[in-house]
Amino acid sequence: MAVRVGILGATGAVGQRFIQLLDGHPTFELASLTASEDSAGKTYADAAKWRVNTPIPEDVAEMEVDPTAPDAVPDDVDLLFSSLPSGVATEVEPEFLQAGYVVSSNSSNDRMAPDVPLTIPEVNPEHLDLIEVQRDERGWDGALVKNPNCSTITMVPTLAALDQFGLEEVHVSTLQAVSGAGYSGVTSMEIIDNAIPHIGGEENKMETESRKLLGEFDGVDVSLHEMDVAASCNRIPTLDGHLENVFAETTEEVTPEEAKEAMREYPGVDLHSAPEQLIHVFDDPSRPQPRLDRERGDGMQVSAGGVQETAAGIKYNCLAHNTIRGAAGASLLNGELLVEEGWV
Ligand SMILES: NC(=O)C1=CN([C@@H]2O[C@H](COP(=O)(O)OP(=O)(O)OC[C@H]3O[C@@H](n4cnc5c(N)ncnc54)[C@H](OP(=O)(O)O)[C@@H]3O)[C@@H](O)[C@H]2O)C=CC1
Ligand SMILES: N[C@@H](CC(=O)OP(=O)(O)O)C(=O)O
Repeated sequence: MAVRVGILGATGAVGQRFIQLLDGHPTFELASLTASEDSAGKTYADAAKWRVNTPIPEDVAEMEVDPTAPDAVPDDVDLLFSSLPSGVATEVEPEFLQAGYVVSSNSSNDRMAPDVPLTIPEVNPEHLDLIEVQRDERGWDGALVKNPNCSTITMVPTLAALDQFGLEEVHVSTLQAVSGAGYSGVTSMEIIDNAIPHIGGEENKMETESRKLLGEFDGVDVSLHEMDVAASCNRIPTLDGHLENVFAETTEEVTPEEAKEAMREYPGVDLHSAPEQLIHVFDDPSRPQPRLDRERGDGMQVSAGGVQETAAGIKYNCLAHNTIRGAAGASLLNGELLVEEGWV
């Protein structure tokens, strides 16, 4: 049976990816689009400055954009995807939850809240059961599930694969695409012929969200993973695809071959938007590269390469598409998991 879904913040960069990924989806039927008061009342085609590399689906182009408020969304919508600016999401997501909606959100507010599942279906699907705790504590019928920050979700699947060797300390340096900052985020004068060694708040997100994702859930609380994570985040002039250099110290000795095998064998999940193999590992030390590898697995696969031994563990590079696996695709996959596990 079709699940009727809506998108909060449907006209933005991530909202457009949601529309692209939902087109032809076997389970989800798009029933509601919301944005700011400036867009409300317009057709989607008039409201959105469409910049995704496939045309707006015809039926979506003619849909009317609603204001972002629970009474503007049809009651028979079962699941909402949220891609609102986090300041706006902080205000309005609780109103939707109070009204009984299940929200799979991409916005950064509440990711570290103790009663909010921060989930990657292949890594920590069991954390979804935090919804019970959330409902008890907040007294609402809805449910809020978050996907991680785009740089965090690029690195964490590889760390999940290496955790069997005892992760102690992780250092990561990122080379992040401009789409991560949104269409107007960095100007061409700032970024062409340049690299910017600061992305506000990003380092802290990588250092904390990764520990929650790999943390243990005992049915009530998630205890953060004990590893220390130090991140350095940089913006470079690529369009899409975050590339990261990871240095992982482990308690057990691990050879590059063992690390590659652990990543290659890391299990996927049987959900529509999930890639068959979660992590593709290159033997070629010059890969992964953003332009060549970001579309692997329809933008949902993580790539790794350059795996080498260090004095204390392993170093490697990893890459993922920041607006697909790192944003809309991640929320969509969480939505599929919510349906699969009976929360919707
Ligand atoms: N870009 C990326 O790679 C990633 C982004 N994210 C996160 O996803 C979220 C969305 O990002 P992005 O799509 O780039 O942002 P955009 O600025 O492109 O889009 C924001 C969306 O929110 C709507 N909106 C803005 N203000 C309001 C308001 N006051 N009330 C209701 N709706 C409002 C906009 O509507 P309107 O068009 O009418 O203004 C638009 O639909 C952010 O939280 C961001 O941090 C996460 C990971 C990656
Ligand atoms: N900060 C990320 C994108 C982003 O919006 O992240 P978050 O979902 O944590 O707000 C980037 O610049 O590439």
